Amino acid sequence: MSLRRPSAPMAPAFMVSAPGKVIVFGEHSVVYGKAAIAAAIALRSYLHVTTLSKSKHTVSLRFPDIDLTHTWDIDNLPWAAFHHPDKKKSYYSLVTELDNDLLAALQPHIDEVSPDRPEEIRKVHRSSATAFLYLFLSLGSPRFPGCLYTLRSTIPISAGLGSSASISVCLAASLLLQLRTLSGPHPDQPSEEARIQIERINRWAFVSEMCIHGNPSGVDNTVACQGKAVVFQRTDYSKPPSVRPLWDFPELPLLLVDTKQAKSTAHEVAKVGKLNKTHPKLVGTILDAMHNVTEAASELIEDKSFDPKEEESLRKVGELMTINHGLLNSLGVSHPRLERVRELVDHEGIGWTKLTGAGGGGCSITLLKPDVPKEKLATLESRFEAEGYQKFGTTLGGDGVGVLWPAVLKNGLDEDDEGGMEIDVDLFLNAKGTEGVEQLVGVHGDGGEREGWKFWRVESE
Ligand SMILES: Nc1ncnc2c1ncn2[C@@H]1O[C@H](COP(=O)(O)OP(=O)(O)OP(=O)(O)O)[C@@H](O)[C@H]1O
Ligand SMILES: C[C@@](O)(CCO)CC(=O)[O-]
Repeated sequence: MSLRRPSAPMAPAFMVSAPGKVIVFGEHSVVYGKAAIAAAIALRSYLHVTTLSKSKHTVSLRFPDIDLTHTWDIDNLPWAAFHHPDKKKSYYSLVTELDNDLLAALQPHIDEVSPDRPEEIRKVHRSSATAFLYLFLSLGSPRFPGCLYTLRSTIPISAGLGSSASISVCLAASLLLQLRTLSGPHPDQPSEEARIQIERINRWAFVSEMCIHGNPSGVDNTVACQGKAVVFQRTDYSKPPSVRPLWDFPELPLLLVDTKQAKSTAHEVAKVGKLNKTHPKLVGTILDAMHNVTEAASELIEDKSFDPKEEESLRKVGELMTINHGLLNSLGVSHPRLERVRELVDHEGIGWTKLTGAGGGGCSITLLKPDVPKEKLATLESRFEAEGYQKFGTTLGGDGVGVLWPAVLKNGLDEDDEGGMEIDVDLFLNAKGTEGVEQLVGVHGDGGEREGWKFWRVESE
């Protein structure tokens, strides 16, 4: 091991971003090795990283969405436990289980986070802090420079839209970039090289997901890493999953509705686990049926004759969504607020609805029939509003993890003449709401991509 301290000048502030996702088919069954179809959405997390001067050897998290601020002294962290020869991991290791000894070594440093807050808030803080520290100690070293990690997300938390996976990808990507273990992203990067970088980030994002929700399948972090839409399956947890991109994922007319009933993915996944233990044969049959639904859907969507503007094509996919929702409901992961969305949509007769993500609240997706009368949609939307639902307009199949290095953007302002506007922590923290974040640093400007943000592109077949 080299004892030389890095003599490079202080790294500039930079940003990373990753999208949320919707699961179109196969949530929960995907945890049991069945196939799922998931797509990236336009809502995203943004992580800003500032390197501190050499005199400050601390690492700080500022996660205002969950009201978390905490600073650790880097020298006091349990490096010996993480760097023990039996435990030490490399940036390219495939870690498929959390190590209980390492979690125990982290515990005192997690316990010091937000000691005076109510237990339900501490739980959320502990999840995010554990995810960060587990990655920081696995990948970093006591010589790591002092840093400030500031995170803001436009994805509603615990709504089934992959907020945890999105922040996991941001954390993994930022640490791997700081360690200079990733090449690119750059525009002429060969597709295979880009794929390796994404795979590297995804492995560590999965570790962070394990810290946040216990027994993840890895579908959420995979979509957050590579964007677009994929058919995902993980039959053997000791190996990387099979991920098949759906290059021509159709522009499905989807309505995304948040029940505003927060849920915990860990809780819903554990609930299904318990049901499976009690009724293994029955639950096994339901999980197999879910797999068949996903397979049937991917065949339909990939068929050349599929036309997302035509009622017959949509009806077939819609029926599969209805079946998938029924199966999820039979596993006990729906919620009266989700059933109410279905009831309202069915009453107007304008589409097919299923829950998306872990259920137990969270979001639903409705595939709309073509040419739905405007009045019907308006009636539905006003009902949603009256009953406290939130409707999202979003596009599916956007970009995966992106990098803005350094944190400088062209915003159509005077600064553009001098190379662009430097995004510092205060600007980022002061952006108003999710719209302000999008306006200030969003990967998309008014139309298309914004200059500055770069993506690893694993392009078409
Ligand atoms: N913006 C954020 N800032 C800090 N932590 C976050 C943020 N978004 C998510 N998290 C972390 O992720 C947890 C939510 O993860 P959870 O898996 O329950 O929901 P989700 O990822 O939104 O839904 P799903 O997994 O069903 O798609 C939070 O408790 C918190 O620890
Ligand atoms: C419920 C689940 O299938 C999807 C959560 O978005 C859990 C997972 O795949 O990790």
